[in-house]
Amino acid sequence: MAKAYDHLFKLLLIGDSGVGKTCLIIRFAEDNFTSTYISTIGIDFKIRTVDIDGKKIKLQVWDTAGQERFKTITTAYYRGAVGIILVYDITDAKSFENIQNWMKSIKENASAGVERLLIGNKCDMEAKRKVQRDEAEKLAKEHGIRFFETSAKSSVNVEEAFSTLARDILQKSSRKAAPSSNRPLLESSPPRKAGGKCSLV
Ligand SMILES: Nc1nc2c(ncn2[C@@H]2O[C@H](COP(=O)(O)OP(=O)(O)OP(=O)(O)O)[C@@H](O)[C@H]2O)c(=O)[nH]1
Repeated sequence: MAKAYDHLFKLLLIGDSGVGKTCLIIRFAEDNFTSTYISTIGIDFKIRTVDIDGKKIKLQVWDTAGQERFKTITTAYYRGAVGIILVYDITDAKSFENIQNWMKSIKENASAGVERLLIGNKCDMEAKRKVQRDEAEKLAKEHGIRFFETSAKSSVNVEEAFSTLARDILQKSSRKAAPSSNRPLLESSPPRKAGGKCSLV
């Protein structure tokens, strides 16, 4: 029987409580949104298979609880992840400041060479914006990672963010599989600019 997918990638979303990690995953996996806030307890995951460059990629997307009290449980899940999405809320400056701590947490707990991506969520709330786009672009550049502003609510850039991460992981793994290529195996992503603009509701 033909395999239902070519690759299985385990992805993880991390970031402060309430930034919209669960909503981003629900938007990506089920194309749905709810404004009712139910804080994640511990950890959960959803699956979606996407087609990237002719390959079927099964994405197992793990949703971690942002609350400090679940930290011991959630950091245990970092290791097997090939991609980690760091999420802040553009209307919450503290959640952006904390990205530095989440970066540190990746360094301490994740596998070396894990692909990272930064998301500024809730970009539908422009009137309440506290984090400027260029600040976040600068941070992403410093870390050599991609950056997207998204809205799980209005479905802006969610698909793009997940598929870009999956594509980067796929390209990295095919470079690994073909060591004869001139590229280094574990090169970190060069600083890159974000995808499309966040539109307003
Ligand atoms: N306006 C707007 N609200 C959003 C968006 N994404 C999430 N929310 C709201 O923000 C609140 C928190 O969303 P969650 O997805 O539960 O946040 P979380 O990061 O998973 O939180 P924890 O599970 O506690 O870590 C909910 O009330 C959502 O409806 C968005 O893109 N725009």
